[in-house]
Amino acid sequence: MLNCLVTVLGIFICVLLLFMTAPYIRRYMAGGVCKSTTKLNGKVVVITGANTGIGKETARDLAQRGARVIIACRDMAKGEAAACEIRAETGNQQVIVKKLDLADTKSIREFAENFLAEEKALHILINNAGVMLCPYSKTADGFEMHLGVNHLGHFLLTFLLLECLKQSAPARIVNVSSLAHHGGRIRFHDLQGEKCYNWGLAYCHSKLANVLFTRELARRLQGTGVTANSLHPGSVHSELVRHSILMTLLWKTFSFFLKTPREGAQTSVYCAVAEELESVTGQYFSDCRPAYVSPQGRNDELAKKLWNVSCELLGIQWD
Ligand SMILES: NC(=O)c1ccc[n+]([C@@H]2O[C@H](COP(=O)([O-])OP(=O)(O)OC[C@H]3O[C@@H](n4cnc5c(N)ncnc54)[C@H](OP(=O)(O)O)[C@@H]3O)[C@@H](O)[C@H]2O)c1
Repeated sequence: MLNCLVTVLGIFICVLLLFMTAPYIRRYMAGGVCKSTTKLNGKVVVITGANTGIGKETARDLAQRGARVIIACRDMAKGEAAACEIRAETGNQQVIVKKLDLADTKSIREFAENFLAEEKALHILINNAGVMLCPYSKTADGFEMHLGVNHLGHFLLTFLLLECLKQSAPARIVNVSSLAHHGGRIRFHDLQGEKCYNWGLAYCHSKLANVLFTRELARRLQGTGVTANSLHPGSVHSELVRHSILMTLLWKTFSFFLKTPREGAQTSVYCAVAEELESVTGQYFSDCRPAYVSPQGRNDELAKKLWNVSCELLGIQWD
C-alpha cells in the first residue's frame, strides 16, 4: 500500500516537474536565431526540398530578403503551393519552382542543364532535401536510398552547378546534415548496405557523408570565393519521419518540445547570409554557432576516399 502511494506520488511529482520546466526546455530547444539583416536583392538561390519543412522556411526567409529563390523539388504541385504561399506573404514574385528528383541522376542532370540555360548566376546553393528511416530501397540508379538522395544526389548536383557558383563568387554552399552524423560510419565494404542494412543507421551514415563531403569540398574550393559549410538544424517537427509510424507518433507527442520548421531554418539561413561567415568554410554549425563534429567527420583521409568513391559511383571526374 505504502509502495503504491510512493509510486503514485513519484509519478505526480515527475509530471508536475515536466509541466513546470516545459517552457524552459522549449526555449532551449528553439535554439539560435539568425540576426543578420543582409539583403539578397539580385542574388540567386537554389534550395533542394524546399516545398516543405526546413527547406520551405529557408526559402521564405531568403525570399523576404529579396533573393530570386528556386525551389528545387520532385513534386511540382507541392512546390507550386509552397511558392504561391511565399510569393503572397513576401511580395517577392521571384520565387519559382523547378523539378528535381535527387533519387534519379537523369533528373539531376536535367535540372542542372535547365538551370544553367536559364539563369545567369548562382550565389547560394542549399542542399537541404533529405529522407530518413526508409525501408531498404534503391534510387533509379541502384543506390541505397539514404546514400543516393542525401549524399550522392547532392554531390552530383553540386558538381554540375559548381562552375556557375565559382563565376558568381562570392558564393556559398550550405549542406544540411544532422547531429545524427555522430552515429554514422562510412563502411566502404558495404556502402550501399547490401550485406547489413539498418534504416536508422543508414540515415546516420548519409549525414556523416554530408559532413565529410563539405570538408573535402571546402578544402578544394580554397581561394575560389566559394565557401562550403554543413549544419544540424535541430530537432524539428517536420515530415522527415513519415516513413516510421512509431517515430511519427513520438514526433507528434513531443512536438511541443521540437523546433518549428521556421526555427529549424535559422541555422541554414545563418550559413547562407551571415556577414561574419563571409570567408568561413569547411565548418559545421548548430543553433547558429560552430558545433562539435564527430571524430569520423573530422577524418580528412576518409573524406578524400569518400570523394573518390562517390565520383566512381556517379561516373564523374571531379579533380
Ligand atoms: N527534422 C529534423 O529534426 C532534422 C534533424 C536533423 C537534420 N534534418 C535535415 O534537414 C533536412 C530537411 O528535412 P525536414 O525536416 O525539413 O524534412 P521534410 O519536411 O521531410 O523535408 C524533406 C524535403 O526533402 C524532399 N525530398 C525527399 N526526397 C527527395 C528526392 N528524391 N528528390 C528531391 N527532394 C526530395 C522532400 O520532398 P517531398 O515533400 O516530395 O517528399 C521534402 O521537400 C534534411 O536533410 C534532414 O536530414 C532534419
